[in-house]
Amino acid sequence: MNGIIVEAEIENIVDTVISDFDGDKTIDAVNIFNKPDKAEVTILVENLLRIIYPGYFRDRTYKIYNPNNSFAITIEDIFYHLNKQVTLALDFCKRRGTLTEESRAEESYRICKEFFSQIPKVREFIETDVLAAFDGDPAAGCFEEIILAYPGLFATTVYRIAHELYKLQVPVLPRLMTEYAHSQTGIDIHPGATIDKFFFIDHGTGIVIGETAVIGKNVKVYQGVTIGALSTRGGQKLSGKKRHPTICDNVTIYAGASILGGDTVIGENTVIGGNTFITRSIGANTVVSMKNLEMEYRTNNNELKTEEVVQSDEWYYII
Ligand SMILES: CC(=O)OC[C@H](N)C(=O)O
Repeated sequence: MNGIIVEAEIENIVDTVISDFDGDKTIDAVNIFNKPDKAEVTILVENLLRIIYPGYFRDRTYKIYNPNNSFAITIEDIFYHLNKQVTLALDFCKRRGTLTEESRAEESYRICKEFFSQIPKVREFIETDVLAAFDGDPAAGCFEEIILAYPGLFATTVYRIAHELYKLQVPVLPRLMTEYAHSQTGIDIHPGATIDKFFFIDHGTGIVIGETAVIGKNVKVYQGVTIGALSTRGGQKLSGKKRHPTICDNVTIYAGASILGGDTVIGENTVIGGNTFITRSIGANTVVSMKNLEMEYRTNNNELKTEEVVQSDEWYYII
């Protein structure tokens, strides 16, 4: 044996693997061409960046003497591929059983036209996100640095694009988009979240913002923040219910804070300190830190206590 496959055995090996592809399992799809294509969606996102930030992300078709022609080519290309992917997504997703008599192709075309009509609004929001980053971060030397380099702005931009498709009830594609951004940045913003203008993520990494989160204007979030659900044991029964917090205008959330629960509201102008664990509403104009936050917790003797959280050698967890 020299490490090379024995010809006579390869047939058996292939048969063993392929005979298991019986189509009964959820993970068996076999036909690659009847569902959205993850790689195509990644290309779509990169091309969409070129029209969201014209002149910032060059592609091979861009010609400085005729930029409008370059943009026209890019837009047509995006429309063609988006239309294809939306059609596949409508066809494929079992949860969307409520299409009208309109064919899926017509529905997809309508969705794509509607999506493109929202691009100026998306750009209006993203313009405010860039300003918020510049105002919020003295380390930012110029707007160009933010647009080209900041992972928070990249993830927010992809979220804002995906959110439009989510609102148009396109299955799967919005998640493929935001999960592409997640894979690039470690920032996981669900396309269903509602985020108002002037949103800024500084030092973005390890951030989670859940599907039903609502975030007001001028909110600033640092690394490691979770705006999440309290309990997901209910699984699909909780689908469509508000599971994630509401963050009002002008809130700052420092590194490592976890804010959880669909009824949790953080009032306007409030500051949430680092490494806090918040499962109830906090009023407006409040500063919450590990020094002054009252929490319920169980000791390792299973005793329920409610007291200020201070540094302690005793381990605890919040119920
Ligand atoms: C962000 C978060 O806590 O998500 C938990 C779960 N994926 C849900 O959406 O409920």
